[in-house]
Amino acid sequence: MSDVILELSKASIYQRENLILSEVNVSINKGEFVYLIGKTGTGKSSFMKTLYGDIPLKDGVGHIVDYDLRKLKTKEIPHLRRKLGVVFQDFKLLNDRNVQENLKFVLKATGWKDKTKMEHKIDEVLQKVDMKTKSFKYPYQLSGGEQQRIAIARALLNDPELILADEPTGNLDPQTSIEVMEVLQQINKNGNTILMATHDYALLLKYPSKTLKCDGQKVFEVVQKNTKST
Ligand SMILES: Nc1ncnc2c1ncn2[C@@H]1O[C@H](COP(=O)(O)OP(=O)(O)OP(=O)(O)O)[C@@H](O)[C@H]1O
Repeated sequence: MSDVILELSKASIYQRENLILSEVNVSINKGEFVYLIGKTGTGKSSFMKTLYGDIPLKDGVGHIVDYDLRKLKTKEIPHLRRKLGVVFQDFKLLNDRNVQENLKFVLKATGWKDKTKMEHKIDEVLQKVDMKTKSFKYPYQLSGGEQQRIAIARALLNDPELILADEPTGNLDPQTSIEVMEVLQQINKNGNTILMATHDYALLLKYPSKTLKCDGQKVFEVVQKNTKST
């Protein structure tokens, strides 16, 4: 099989009956780190939602981690999401349980049963985001950056083939954004493929990578002119 993890061809993306993006041709290969940028309201979130099955793909061709988005059935969506790690701007951690229990909750919901294996996996993902010492903290006892690192750890639990991060630094201050970005960069270096929607241009300049832009109902690749300044 090829190394293509995501491929959209002549795809149209709608919010209900409203056309948001058309003639979308995008391809992402295993191991890439890809930004999705664009002004507010240009369709970044709609694009992401189409990829994780929240919005159906009605026009064009779309394949993501072995799933055909045109043929995706409602009952297949949880299976698709197990192959994707989704990270949101607002973390979406459960406040009534600690970090360990947040992660265990996801493992159990995705079919894990063996207690030792679950503990081992939780240790492994917390190690990856450098949060092993905080596993007994409740989300409200953590800073925004720490909560986002836990959300990234949660996204890694089922060894996703693609991580979709929708404005993961949107609620964070510039310094904390860089810390979270360092974690994402590290994960990418270790082999994870990442698509990250952002409008934080400072991050793009500091960590240049392939960049797709939503503008005028289209998605196109932009070439970054700036080189790394530090
Ligand atoms: N649930 C919805 N129903 C109908 N239209 C929607 C819905 N959600 C978003 N839209 C519209 O779709 C368009 C694209 O929105 P989207 O949230 O994808 O943009 P975005 O680039 O992610 O913006 P932001 O950076 O502000 O998150 C906007 O015009 C928005 O008003």
